[in-house]
Order: sequence, then C-alpha cells, then structure tokens
Amino acid sequence: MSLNHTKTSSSFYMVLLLWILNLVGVLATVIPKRDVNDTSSGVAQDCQRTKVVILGAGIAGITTAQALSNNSVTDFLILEYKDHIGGRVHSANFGTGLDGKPLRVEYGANWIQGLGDPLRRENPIWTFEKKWNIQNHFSNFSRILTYNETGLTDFSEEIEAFENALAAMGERAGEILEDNLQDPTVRAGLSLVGWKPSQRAYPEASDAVEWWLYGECYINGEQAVTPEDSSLVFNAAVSNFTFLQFNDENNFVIDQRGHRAWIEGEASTFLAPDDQRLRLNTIVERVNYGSEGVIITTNDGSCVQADYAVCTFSLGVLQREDAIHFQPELPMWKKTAIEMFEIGVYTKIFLQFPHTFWPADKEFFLYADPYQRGWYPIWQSLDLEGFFPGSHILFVTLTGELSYRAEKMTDEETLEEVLAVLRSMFPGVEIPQPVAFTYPRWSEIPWAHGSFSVWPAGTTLEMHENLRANVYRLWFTGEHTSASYFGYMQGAWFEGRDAGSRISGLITGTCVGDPVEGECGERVKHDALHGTTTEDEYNVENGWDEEGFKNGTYGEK
Ligand SMILES: Cc1cc2nc3c(=O)[nH]c(=O)nc-3n(C[C@H](O)[C@H](O)[C@H](O)COP(=O)(O)OP(=O)(O)OC[C@H]3O[C@@H](n4cnc5c(N)ncnc54)[C@H](O)[C@@H]3O)c2cc1C
Repeated sequence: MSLNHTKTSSSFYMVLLLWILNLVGVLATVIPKRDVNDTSSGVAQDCQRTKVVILGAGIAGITTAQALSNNSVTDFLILEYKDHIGGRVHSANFGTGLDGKPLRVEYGANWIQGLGDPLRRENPIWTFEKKWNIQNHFSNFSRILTYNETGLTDFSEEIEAFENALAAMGERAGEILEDNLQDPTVRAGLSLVGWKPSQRAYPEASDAVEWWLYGECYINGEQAVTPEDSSLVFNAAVSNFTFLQFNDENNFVIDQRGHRAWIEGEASTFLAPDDQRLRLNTIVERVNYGSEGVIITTNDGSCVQADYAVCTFSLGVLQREDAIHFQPELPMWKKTAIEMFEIGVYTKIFLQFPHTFWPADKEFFLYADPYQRGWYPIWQSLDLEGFFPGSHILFVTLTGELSYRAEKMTDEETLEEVLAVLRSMFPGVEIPQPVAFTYPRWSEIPWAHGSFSVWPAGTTLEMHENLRANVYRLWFTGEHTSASYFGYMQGAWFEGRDAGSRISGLITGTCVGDPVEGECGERVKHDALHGTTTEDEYNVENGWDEEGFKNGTYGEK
C-alpha cells in the first residue's frame, strides 16, 4: 500500500481506520494484546506518533508533561481545546481599572488555599505562586458584616455556634474513619453534634452561616453541593489535608497577567515558546485505547497515535455523553466511578458600580434570605487596599442548584435579582446601576461542564480509586482524581505529577516515583465493589419482605 495518498484516499483510509479501530478496540477488551496499536494494516501510519499524548493543558496536563520531561521522557504531545493553557484557572477582562484599562478578574480558581509553612509542609501551589511573583492578598474572613432582608443584622452568635459545631463534626468524622464506620452525610454529621438550622432561634441566619462557613472551611461556598449531598468523612478529610496540613490561610489572586501566569511559568521551564509539542485550539473527540496504545482523533479529523494517553478532562466533561467518544466503551467499573462522583458549580458574579455604597472597610457581606437558602449569600468587595482599591467592584457567589439556574438566565434577569438583594441589604441607600456586569456559565462551558469535583455521600475510597485508575494505556488524572485534594489546584498538581512519574517509570522500566508511597506502576482498580449485606441477609428476620423481591427482581410473585 502506497503511503502517498491523495487527500480523498487518505480520508477514505481514515474512515476505514476508525472503523477498524472500533473493531479492534472492542476486541481489545477480550484479547487485550491485539489492539489499536496494531498497525499491520498500515493505515495507522497516517497518525502523528508520540510516546505520550496528554489530553488537556490545565494544571494536571502541564504537570504530567513536566514530570515526564523531568524523567527524560520528552516525546509527548499536549492537545488543548482552548487557545491558551491553564484550564479552569481562567480569567477575563472586566470593567475599568484606575488606568482606564480593563481589570483582569478570575472566573475560576481565585484563592491559593492553605499556604503552608516552608519549615513544615508548603502547598506546592503557594511555592509556584511565589516563584512566578503572582500578585495576591490575604483574604480576611473576619472582616464581615451580616444582613437580612431588613438590612444590617448581627448574627455573629450563629457564626460562633456553627464554628463549634464544625469542630465537633470534624472530630466525629475522624472517629468514623478510624473505626471504619459507615460514612454519613455532612447533614447527618452536623445534626449528630446538635446543629439543626431549622430548629434554631433564627433559621435563616443559621442557613446563611452554614452555607458560608461549611463552604469556607472547604472551598468558600459549601463545596458547591449541599450538606445533604456530601460525604462527611471525605469532606472533613479534604479540608484537613489542606487547612491543617498546610495552614488555614487563603490568599486571593489579583495578578493582571491572570492567575494562570504561574502555570505558564512552569510550562516555560520545559516547553519552548513555539514548542510543537503543545497543540492549542485542538478538540479531542475520540479516544481509542487498548493494552498496547491509543489513537486520539481531533476535531480537524487528524489523529495521534501514542503508547499512552493521559486524559485530564474534568469530571463534567467525562460525564457528558456528547463530549468524548471512548472506544471501546469504558468498562462498567470505570463508568460507575465517573457517574458516582459529582461536579459542583460555583459562580462568581462581578459588578462594578460608579461609586462604593457599602462599608468601605469590610471585605465580606453575608446575606440571609427569608425564603431561599443560598440566595446571593456572600458578597465580597474588591475595593480595598491590597485588592483593587478605588475600583468599586463587588462580586457575589452562587453555588449548586442556584448556580445552574443563574447560568441559564440572561445577564439582565440575573442583574435584576442581584440589585433587589442589594436594595434589601442596604435600605435607604440609592443602589446605582452597575457600569459593568459579568459572570461565567461554568455548567455550560464545553471544556469544563462544571467548576470542581465534590465527594458525595455513599461512595468509598475504593470507588475513588476506580475514578483514578487507568484503563489499559488510557490514564485519567486531574483535580477529580485526587483523594486528598479534590477540588483544589493542588489536587490537579499532585495528580499530574503522579501520572507523569508513573508513566515515565513504565516507559523507562525504572520506578521513578517513590515505591514506599506507591507511586510506581499502574494505578489500583477494583472490578467489583461490594456492599456490606450478602444476598442471604435480605430476609424477614432483618426486616426485609422476601415476597416483594425475589431472584433479584422487584415485583415477581
Ligand atoms: C469557579 C471556580 C473556582 C475555583 N476556585 C478555586 C480556588 O479558589 N482554589 C483552588 O485551589 N481551586 C479552585 N478551583 C479549582 C481549580 O481551578 C481546579 O482544581 C484545577 O484548575 C483543575 O485543573 P485540571 O488540570 O484538573 O483540570 P482543567 O483545568 O479543567 O484542565 C483540563 C483541560 O482540558 C481541556 N479540555 C477539555 N475538554 C477538551 C477536549 N475535548 N479537547 C481538548 N482539550 C479539552 C480544557 O480546556 C482544560 O484546559 C476553582 C475552579 C472553578 C471553576
């Protein structure tokens, strides 16, 4: 077969190739040795070849490539949807600064959370932010005033009561983990230590405080899912890994290069300015994988053939039926893990006003709505020394269902609701029309489909290992595969480093990770994860109506 195809014949062979790969991919599940890397037909030679193809150039993708590079594996290719790297560390121009130019605000990751101590353990993200001189300022969560629909109202007592409940809940979570007890929801955990908002003297204030502080302890704004939906053990643990292991300081980034400047800085340590190993504006559509290699097809119809692929797409992208076509279909253990975990939505809504009408010395304003928990609850001023003084900028954060709702609304509809809340919070004050207004729609952004992953109740560490595990030569990494730091930038970084180190080790035949920490070789997976009740225990003695559920089928008589 000639390799000098005409354009028509090469697209014909591409179609043929994809068809064959479908077939081979299916076979790979049965006969793993015979898979997509089998180029005996010659057709796969049209694809660009590399050792490792990295899908996505967010923190995890760039860090995977850096780890490969550090371990002398330089034959890799990074494919990225957008025209720049950084992923969910994503900013936009907004309003006007004092110099008349737009200000850069962060739509995505804004805080370096848990800075750490160089003498103890430092958050690696903090190390990079210092290395690349990222401008940031300490967020002082105690500079707060509290409001309800009648205006300024002090509910500092609720804040104190909730902080005590949180501490008690954290201790209980530790006991549950140590004793291997079943993991309840955060809601149950709070109730068990006596925190029941609806039974407190001022339920709306309790709700607002809980929304804010449950979130602040994890990721400012209740981890983007409700306490009813969240795992107690794993949410307490993720908070401890960051805020106890590093420290409880949060710094807010205001860098006008955009927060992603640190990622660009790190990328520049191993990628040349026009490095051909980074392909931007490239949408991955199809992933054929097997035990010998992978073939990736992109939106321009071209393909890349590699020994390994590392998929860093968000959980939101992985959960979309219409985003990436995996061939063969991912195995049930993998699909189950992808569906069991959740991606939260967290929306920052930015407003710039002609003047500042809120207390100029305060950073946060917490609003307790009389009807709806989480209704435009936390407002943050950027018109402060250390942030953007003189900017008259406020932003308000929504999460979860109310984020989904707002992300479906028009700017005009959202602005109307936002201004109504401000009028309630500041009665007697003329609230001006903003001169600038913007917010991202994270749930709808095709390269993200959500903000960050969350750990729901009813899942286990083993299920998370399945989320993290590779399927043959197809690897998965990103913030969502981090058991200890999911949701945070540091999660994406640790996981990218882990994937890059393990794959380098597999390629070079040496363990370049730390075997003691289990960083070598393939990742752990579980084909079947069992519950605690065996079939014979579903009996009348245990309160189970055997007549209604026989032979595994409901309703059989
Ligand atoms: C609103 C918001 C607030 C946050 N706040 C904080 C915070 O304050 N502190 C903190 O530590 N973390 C925060 N995070 C989380 C942090 O941003 C993430 O944990 C981290 O950036 C995830 O990096 P990643 O590499 O795992 O994934 P991503 O950054 O999502 O990287 C994946 C890459 O894959 C690309 N991609 C997707 N689909 C395709 C495709 N089909 N083809 C090619 N490329 C594709 C994407 O464009 C992206 O560049 C926040 C995130 C959001 C959204």
